[in-house]
Amino acid sequence: MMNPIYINQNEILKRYKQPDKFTHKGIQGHALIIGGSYGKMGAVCLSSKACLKTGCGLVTVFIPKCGYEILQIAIPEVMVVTDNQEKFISDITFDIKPQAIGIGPGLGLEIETQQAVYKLLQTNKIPLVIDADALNILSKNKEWLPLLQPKTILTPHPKELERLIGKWVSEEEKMAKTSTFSKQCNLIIVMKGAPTRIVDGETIYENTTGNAALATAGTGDVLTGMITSLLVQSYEPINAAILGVYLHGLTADIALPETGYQSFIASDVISNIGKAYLSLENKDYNIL
Ligand SMILES: NC(=O)C1=CN([C@@H]2O[C@H](COP(=O)(O)OP(=O)(O)OC[C@H]3O[C@@H](n4cnc5c(N)ncnc54)[C@H](O)[C@@H]3O)[C@@H](O)[C@H]2O)[C@@H](O)CC1
Ligand SMILES: Nc1ncnc2c1ncn2[C@@H]1O[C@H](COP(=O)(O)OP(=O)(O)O)[C@@H](O)[C@H]1O
Ligand SMILES: [Mg+2]
Repeated sequence: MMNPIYINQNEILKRYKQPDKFTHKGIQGHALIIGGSYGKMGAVCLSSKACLKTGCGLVTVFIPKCGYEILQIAIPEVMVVTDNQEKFISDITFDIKPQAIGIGPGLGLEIETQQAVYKLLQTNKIPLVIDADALNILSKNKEWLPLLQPKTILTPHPKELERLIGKWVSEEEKMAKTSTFSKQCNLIIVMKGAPTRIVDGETIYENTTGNAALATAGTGDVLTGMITSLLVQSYEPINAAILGVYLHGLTADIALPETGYQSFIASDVISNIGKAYLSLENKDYNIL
């Protein structure tokens, strides 16, 4: 394995951009989060809230009809567009102009949903984060991989990665296979785990924040929203992935003394994004 570049505060401060004093919600960007199915609307709630809390100006979600009231009540700041189907997504159409899309949390694997993803990939030209069931749909349809724009960000956990690239017998083989996959398809792979590694062809970045408190439902859905938010704020895909993963881990390091490992939940990631940002703004405020 090539020596990784460690993502620490130094590396982050090279990439982090403070918001302009005169910015407004139009400039901060508009994100679209696509996902949800009956019983998994929470994944979209978490992802879209995290997206807003990471600093973009506007967030719209595209969800099946059954999620309409859930989303509107859970997060009044988020706008909602619904599919024609009640329980799953069947046709992704919208008339907004987002600067980036995050797709997958809670999406499900219905055949009609798979076709809707195919149609989106055929036409989409804007930066994209692909997670969860959208990754699983790609794994079932690997011939669709060439449709992805260069530097599309994939955020698999180990099982999702295995579905995508096949099994490995060692850590070395896992890294080598992922690097080859990333290079061949020109994709950025966020290999979630402990630690999370980001693979961009032969370059490997290793995150230094985060802890086992993150081993709880929905923290990956939150990460998808955070990275999508950074993309709409004009970060290059690799920097959006790096900064997103770093801030995400930092929330758990900040919260740990109060929550302990066991009681930390995905919503705690969201409520600590502010403190994670503040630790970048003030170099003397060092929580670690
Ligand atoms: N509140 C909600 O609505 C939630 C919805 N979720 C959604 O549920 C759907 C299914 O996602 P899941 O990831 O649960 O299911 P998957 O079937 O994709 O993955 C679960 C499998 O992966 C393995 N795995 C996960 N992390 C691993 C690791 N670090 N090392 C080794 N093995 C690992 C597990 O042991 C399990 O076998 C997705 O659409 C997801 O977005 C989940 O994110 C949980 C919360
Ligand atoms: N032991 C751990 N140490 C550090 N980070 C972890 C640990 N376990 C899980 N995580 C992080 O939590 C997140 C889990 O994502 P994922 O498995 O997609 O969850 P979900 O699908 O429930 O949202 C990833 O960012 C992963 O890196
Ligand atoms: Mg996940």
